[in-house]
Amino acid sequence: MGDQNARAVTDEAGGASSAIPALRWEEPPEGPVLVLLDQTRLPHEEVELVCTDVQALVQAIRSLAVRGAPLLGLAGAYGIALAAARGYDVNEAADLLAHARPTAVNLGYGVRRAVAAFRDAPPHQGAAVALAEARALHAEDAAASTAMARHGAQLLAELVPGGGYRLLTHCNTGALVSGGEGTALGVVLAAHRAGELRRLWVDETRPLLQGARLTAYEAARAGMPYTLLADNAAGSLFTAGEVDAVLVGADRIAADGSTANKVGSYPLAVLARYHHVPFVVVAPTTTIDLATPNGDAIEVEQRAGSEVTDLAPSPLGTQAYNPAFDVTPPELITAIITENGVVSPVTAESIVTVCNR
Ligand SMILES: CSC[C@H]1O[C@H](OP(=O)(O)O)[C@H](O)[C@@H]1O
Repeated sequence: MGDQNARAVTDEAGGASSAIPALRWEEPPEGPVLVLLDQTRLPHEEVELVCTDVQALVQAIRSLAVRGAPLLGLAGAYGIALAAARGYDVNEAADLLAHARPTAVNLGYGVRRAVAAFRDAPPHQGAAVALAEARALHAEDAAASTAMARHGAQLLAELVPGGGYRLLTHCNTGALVSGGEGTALGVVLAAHRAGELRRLWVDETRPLLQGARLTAYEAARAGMPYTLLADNAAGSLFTAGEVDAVLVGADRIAADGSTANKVGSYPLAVLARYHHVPFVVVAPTTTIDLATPNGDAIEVEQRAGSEVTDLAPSPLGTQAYNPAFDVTPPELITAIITENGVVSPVTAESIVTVCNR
């Protein structure tokens, strides 16, 4: 098993820290490490995992200690830098990392970016160049978050005239999934800062409860007016006219605009369409995969049934169906907000255009 050391996160005074990066590179005397905020321990424990090898990082990815498409891209790139710096086989590291989880295209993209940099580096500079590429991707993702928040502010003003937004979100798409302030939750945060967020409805997001644990954690820290709800309660909010727009993230956007996101996103898109509510995806272009033609071609991660059966006291031997994602067809998506601008309507042509801006 990989070498992971866990340590509590405290500031100098020993209190809970303020801004905690989801992932950071450190170079202690004993050698470089990748430090991850263990998202399986949030919200009640702020614990960091110190990864000294790729096996530890792969274990963290598979357990969702580190998660979320853009952040997985950063983890993949830094993982290659870690392998190179510690003298591990980079090709083996690339294979392990790229296959740690199948749906988020960003993971493989980050790995490939760092591997290409490593291979093209001058002799004996591969590790340094791979790290520089990981850091460049990190900065690009942070900039993308800022740009998506800006584009999102403009789109919300058009979609919900008069402000006072009541927004519903699913899973977790804030700073915990990003090199910056996130994707969909980054747009919500910008609305909150502008005094335009009347209510954030937070789907609990079973079975791993990314909404109840992580989005609530981020919303509380930001002082947002948020309310948690059981996933099954979303329909009654639409019926009551309490939702002005739905904002979600993405793990892979196919060439035709079909979007894989946390399971439960597709039913929200159907509800939104039925109730004439905008359904908006927020994702950097690193989540767009032009090599995947449509939603049927997206590999949806199937996770252990125990994540479902352990949640409720199911009878021993109960089998569970536990897809981590589902796919929303482009015709149910009002708009996709990227760092390059807003895609609407969502078509193969508009997808290519936004990638080439
Ligand atoms: C915008 S990335 C966040 C994205 O990733 C989540 O999946 P997971 O928690 O399994 O990594 C979910 O699909 C979010 O929308």
